[in-house]
Amino acid sequence: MSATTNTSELPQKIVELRDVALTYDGTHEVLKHADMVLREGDFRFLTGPSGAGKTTLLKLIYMALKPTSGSVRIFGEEVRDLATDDRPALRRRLGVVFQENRLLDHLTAYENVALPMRVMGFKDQDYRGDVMELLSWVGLGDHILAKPPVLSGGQKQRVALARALVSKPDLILADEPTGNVDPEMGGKIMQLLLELNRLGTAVIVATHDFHIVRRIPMKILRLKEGHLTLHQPLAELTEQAP
Ligand SMILES: Nc1ncnc2c1ncn2[C@@H]1O[C@H](COP(=O)(O)OP(=O)(O)OP(=O)(O)O)[C@@H](O)[C@H]1O
Repeated sequence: MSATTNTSELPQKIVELRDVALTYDGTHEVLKHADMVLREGDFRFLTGPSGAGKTTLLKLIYMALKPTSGSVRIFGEEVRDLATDDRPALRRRLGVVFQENRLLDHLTAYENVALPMRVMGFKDQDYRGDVMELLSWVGLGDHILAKPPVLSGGQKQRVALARALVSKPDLILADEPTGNVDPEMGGKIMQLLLELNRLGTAVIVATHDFHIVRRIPMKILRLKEGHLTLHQPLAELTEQAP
């Protein structure tokens, strides 16, 4: 090993895609030659036209989909070489908010948010404060005992967001986290994600909401025609504009 190598000074790679292709049903090519690296502490917006493959990309990173070809490394592990039993441990380091938020209808909002902690073997007293704080942050402090069937779409989405954050994951994958909420709540959700990012969590936010992308100076991954490109923050560019 060379003594001059400086790779150890760079933050750890959390996600690395190399020449990734993903085709649905053998014909519908959604990703082609996609490359990206996400390191500890990075924050990226993921944008692109509807149907470009943003959700597909997030599901690939969550290991819910397999690439047709190419290399996907998560926390340094080549996903195709992992035994099925090894995936849950890696997934526990990921917090995900997908559009179809699978909350459990027979559990209260509190119990849904607490579930990942219970599954990991923690006791109520260990996580109670965090669950209450997150629910109140997302505006559901008065709904902790409500069950999903009586919550609106936006409220359910916020419960799902709180559930994704409660275990303090190393990487948050959020698919349109502000899609079903009013602008004020959307701003609060983004503040929460930025605060977690300041504390070291890497974040990818897929969004169509250009009000948010224009206001927050974070780099943008753009997905178009199967290719991923990295762009400078729109917020900074706007400030530099004459
Ligand atoms: N399970 C599936 N089987 C076959 N095709 C699929 C599947 N899931 C998604 N697709 C197709 O793949 C393409 C990419 O879908 P995806 O949901 O990833 O796009 P997106 O960029 O997230 O879209 P949007 O911005 O509208 O949410 C779309 O054409 C979609 O119809």
